[in-house]
Amino acid sequence: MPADAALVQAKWPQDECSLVFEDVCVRYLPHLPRALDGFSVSLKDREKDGLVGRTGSGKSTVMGTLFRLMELESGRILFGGVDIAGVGIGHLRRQITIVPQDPILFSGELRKNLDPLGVRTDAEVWAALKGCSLCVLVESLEGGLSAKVAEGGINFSVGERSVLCLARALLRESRVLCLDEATANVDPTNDKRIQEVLSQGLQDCFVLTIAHRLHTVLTCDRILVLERGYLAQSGPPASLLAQPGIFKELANQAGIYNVISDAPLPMQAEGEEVKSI
Ligand SMILES: Nc1ncnc2c1ncn2[C@@H]1O[C@H](COP(=O)(O)OP(=O)(O)OP(=O)(O)O)[C@@H](O)[C@H]1O
Repeated sequence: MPADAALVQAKWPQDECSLVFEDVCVRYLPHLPRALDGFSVSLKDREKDGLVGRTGSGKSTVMGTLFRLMELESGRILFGGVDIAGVGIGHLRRQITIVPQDPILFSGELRKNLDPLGVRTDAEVWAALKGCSLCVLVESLEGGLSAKVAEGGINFSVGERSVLCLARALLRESRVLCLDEATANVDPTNDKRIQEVLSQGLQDCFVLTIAHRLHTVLTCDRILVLERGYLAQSGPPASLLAQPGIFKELANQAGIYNVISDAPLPMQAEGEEVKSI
């Protein structure tokens, strides 16, 4: 088992690294069927992937295993060549940021939410906010960066909380960002901010997006389609759309028939109902 000190010394994870799920099996309780059943995939450095699949197919469990929220029944996850089962939880989680569907901010100052360890300069914090198109919002708050965040962050909308968590990810320089896309309540302005950060602001990390609306992952490098806990399909969005399979079915249900790379992505318009998959 690698000692964390040795990993720090080896500068794990290195600049160029891969993320490999090797035949991962997970069972929440002994009498339940496996939530992941031989899930295998190898991601290249900084790959941006969309995780799609029907409800219960195992998408959230994949993210949970990466964060070591549950034990594997069998299999391995190798990050930068190291089995994450042997990495200290704190050390591992410093490399990974998860933005859940309903992200929570903690009460206190906004700045502390963005930079909990207080290791960044104000200029760096503002740069991250700029990267997320949040400067105007934060400037408009009483106290600016020192603005008060209420318990759970309820004085910010779900969309604003998601984008603030993305700004936190930029400041942490996480190597892996897992985003569980909110299915509802994200207004068009914040939806656009999220899509812009995902496509432009996170060049240096792996991004795994659980997509509940397919249009948000049409620009990903690769789509990973889960079915009953295993990888049923994987490939660039356009090629998956061009072949029969689960992704094409889900896309057609969502009214998507092809990927036109030079056309703007269909964004959610004010008041428009979003087709969820
Ligand atoms: N805490 C839990 N205890 C028991 N079973 C669970 C638990 N969480 C998930 N499961 C089961 O594991 C399987 C995979 O669930 P998971 O939440 O990973 O799927 P998902 O693709 O993320 O679904 P959704 O799109 O509905 O969020 C499902 O059969 C689900 O019922």
